Amino acid sequence: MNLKLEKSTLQSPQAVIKITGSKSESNRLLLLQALYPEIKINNLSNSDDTVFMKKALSSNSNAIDVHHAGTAMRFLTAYFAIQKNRTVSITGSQRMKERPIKILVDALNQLGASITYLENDGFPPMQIKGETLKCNQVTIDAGVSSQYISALLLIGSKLENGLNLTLAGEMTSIPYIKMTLQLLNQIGIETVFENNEIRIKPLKALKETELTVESDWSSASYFYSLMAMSAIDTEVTLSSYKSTSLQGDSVLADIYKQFGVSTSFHETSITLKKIAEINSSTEIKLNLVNAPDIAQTIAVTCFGLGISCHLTGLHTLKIKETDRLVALKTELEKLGGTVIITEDSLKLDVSTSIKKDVSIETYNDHRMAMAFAPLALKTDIIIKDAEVVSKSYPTFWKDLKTLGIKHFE
Ligand SMILES: O=C(O)C1=C[C@@H](OP(=O)(O)O)[C@@H](O)[C@H](O)C1
Ligand SMILES: C=C(OP(=O)(O)O)C(=O)O
Repeated sequence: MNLKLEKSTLQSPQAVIKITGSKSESNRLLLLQALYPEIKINNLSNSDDTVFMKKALSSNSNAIDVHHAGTAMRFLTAYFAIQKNRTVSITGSQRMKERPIKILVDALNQLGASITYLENDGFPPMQIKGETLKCNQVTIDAGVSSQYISALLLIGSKLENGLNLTLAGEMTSIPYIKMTLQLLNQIGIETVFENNEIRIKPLKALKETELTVESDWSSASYFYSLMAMSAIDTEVTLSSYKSTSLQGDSVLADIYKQFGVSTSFHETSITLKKIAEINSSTEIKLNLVNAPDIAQTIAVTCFGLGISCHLTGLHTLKIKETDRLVALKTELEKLGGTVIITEDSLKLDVSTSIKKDVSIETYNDHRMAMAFAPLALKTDIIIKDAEVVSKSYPTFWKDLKTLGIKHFE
């Protein structure tokens, strides 16, 4: 489905936009719930990634398919590694078969797991024969994806002697590791994170525990972008959010101050409001090593506002749903932007106009579709394969309509 978005002006809606639960928190809690059935979860994400995670955990099949869901692939690899008396094969979409997993598989096998590759070494699909992991100490490269580390941490308390993890090299996406540790703590698992060492204490069972997933901050980023490109006093309220988030992408509230967008925190919601115009000579400089998922949003916001930006810390973007650096450069340049990318950075020049009626390719990447959508405040634009948004935010297009963005197929 290709969607044509008509140049629109945002209306400040009376209704609160309710955004689905964080897919990162949801997929961690689902895995923990499979290990500790005493856990009850509220406000679970309705994203495809969470649906596939849930389906995989409740299935008795020996063939698991997680489609595009990176967290599901990584977390389930660790989960099935400790399911004794069960052997499964795990696969995903064509792109998932290109997303590396060797660092995690090596670490698990060193702990005593039995995981082999079914096609290409270092990549899904794999066959996983469940084992009792006898070792409890392993060193892992922390610079490629924090999901490998979270996967190990999530099963750590179920190993006989817990888990001692040494993180080697420069760490990436640290807030996601901290999110995992905080969720473990919330259900009563003891953890220590000191320098580059993480220790997880073993725990057999828990007391009944109920947890509520906060709504997804990465999804909120598209509303920040919309506000940044709107007239002064435009506002929108999103729920359910809190000021003390486990999600690193809540840094949006700080980052978007530079774009003249304020955030007020209420009991369970946030109001974003455009309060100041941005100076056209501003250059936005950000290192996003701790918040890679909002890089596309920020690059497109800058393009829409006609300001330059230099975003660094982006090396993980190349192994996500698509090579996001190449995708951003290609699509922004179709619209008239000038972009230079390296292996880990993106530089956007000031641009004075935006081309009309350009078709944006989304490359099976939900964030390409959602990041470019706010440009409908500036011009008519077509988003190809717009249904990709369901990976993290199935009601995205409906919610945009509520704000007055007109679109049709
Ligand atoms: O643990 C998580 O929930 C995630 C970690 C990040 O991945 P990397 O650690 O691979 O950067 C992020 O990009 C992804 O969307 C979700
Ligand atoms: C990178 C992402 O997801 P994953 O790695 O879990 O597929 C994302 O949602 O932006």
